[in-house]
Amino acid sequence: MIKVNDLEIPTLDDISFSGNKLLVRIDINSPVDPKTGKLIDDSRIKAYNETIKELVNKGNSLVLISHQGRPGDSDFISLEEHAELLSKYLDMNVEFVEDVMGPYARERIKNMKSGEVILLDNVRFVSEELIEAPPTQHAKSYLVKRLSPLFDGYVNDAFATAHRSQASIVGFPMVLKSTAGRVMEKEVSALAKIFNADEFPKVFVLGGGKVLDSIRIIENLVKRRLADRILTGGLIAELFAVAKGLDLGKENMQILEKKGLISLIPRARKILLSGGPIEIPVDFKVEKEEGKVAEEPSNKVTGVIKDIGSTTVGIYSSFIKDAKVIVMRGPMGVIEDERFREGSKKLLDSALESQGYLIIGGGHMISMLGGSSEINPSKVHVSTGGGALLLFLAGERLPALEALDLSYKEVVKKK
Ligand SMILES: Nc1ncnc2c1ncn2[C@@H]1O[C@H](COP(=O)(O)OP(=O)(O)OP(=O)(O)O)[C@@H](O)[C@H]1O
Ligand SMILES: O=C(O)[C@H](O)COP(=O)(O)O
Repeated sequence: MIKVNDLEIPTLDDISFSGNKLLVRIDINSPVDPKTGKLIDDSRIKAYNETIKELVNKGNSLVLISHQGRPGDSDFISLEEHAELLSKYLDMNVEFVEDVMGPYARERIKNMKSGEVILLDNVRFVSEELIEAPPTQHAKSYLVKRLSPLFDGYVNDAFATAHRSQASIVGFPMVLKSTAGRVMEKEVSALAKIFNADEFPKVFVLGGGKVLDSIRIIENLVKRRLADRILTGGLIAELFAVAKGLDLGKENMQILEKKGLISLIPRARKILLSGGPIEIPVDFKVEKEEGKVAEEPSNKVTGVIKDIGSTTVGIYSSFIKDAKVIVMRGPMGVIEDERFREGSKKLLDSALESQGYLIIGGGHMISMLGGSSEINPSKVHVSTGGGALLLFLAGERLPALEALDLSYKEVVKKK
């Protein structure tokens, strides 16, 4: 059993599935090249080998289910390429089923033979999946009602989606015998051990584009006084810069507005006023007319912000080098463009060189590790999680873990 605070979560050692048909929730949501629509990192796809092989070796047949991106975004794509990569890394056939809960998927699941593995299409193609609701409500969703009668059990290995109260995460545990998979088990146990409250300074390097999530994370970190410094990059840095009163120019303000981030300025301001240890870049790397790249001080920005500037890299690196624990999630800039990778790359190098323990998460930052074999596992934890990782470290209760705990009490023990 995994014990987190008052929760008790069964693992594959507590509920042994063999010869069963299982629904396995994984998170293979990966960064996508917006130009080609192809995946640019496969670390999350490789992560589930142990869980899948263990379950297949016990004669189970597996239906893998995952999301990819969010509707409206360029990474909201089908899982066909993911299935090819799963087949390659598992060295077994993972059949892609271009359906989630329709008659074709249900018929294929009914006819599965022992040891077979299939991957359903992007679960967020089903609109219900996008609703954040309690487990009891999701247990009544069409997704759960249509799929659950076809299975003997449910395994949740999607640590990276553990912070979402969505149907494929919290609905199935209410009606099926459920456990955590090996990835979930390892992440939760390792992180609970690594993140020692007595070790400081703790430096968080937070960038990327999921600003609403990051604000929530930062509020938690500040409230619980868990971070000695929070070094901001990406769109989060822009939001805090504006909240501090810096004029980032018309174009950057339009970008923030288009992304619906202006309404978050008061929350960012409140964090700053409450004494949150937020560091804001002193300079940015920007793109100007005709694709010209320049560095500009934060109080004199004229171009479109695409990365942190070199003075900021120097300052942030010195904080990182002195840290005992470094947590990194989300890139400092638009790393899909080679010209704007430098900020993230240099901070990552400083973290790897530092004496501190590095916890790194989020698809984009992990892709910067490039599958490096030189990573010392006693000094670095590469998490499959992004937002889930940060919220777990910030002490928030994760719906996926709560649902597995509840399932054990209500579905397993009462039977
Ligand atoms: N200044 C910026 N302006 C616009 N986009 C930015 C900027 N800086 C970073 N980004 C974008 O942020 C995206 C990555 O952010 P995201 O929050 O998804 O991080 P992540 O590490 O992939 O986390 P997760 O795996 O949890 O989704 C990249 O596509 C990158 O181009
Ligand atoms: O990348 C992540 O953080 C997870 O896959 C969850 O994705 P989401 O933020 O779109 O819910």
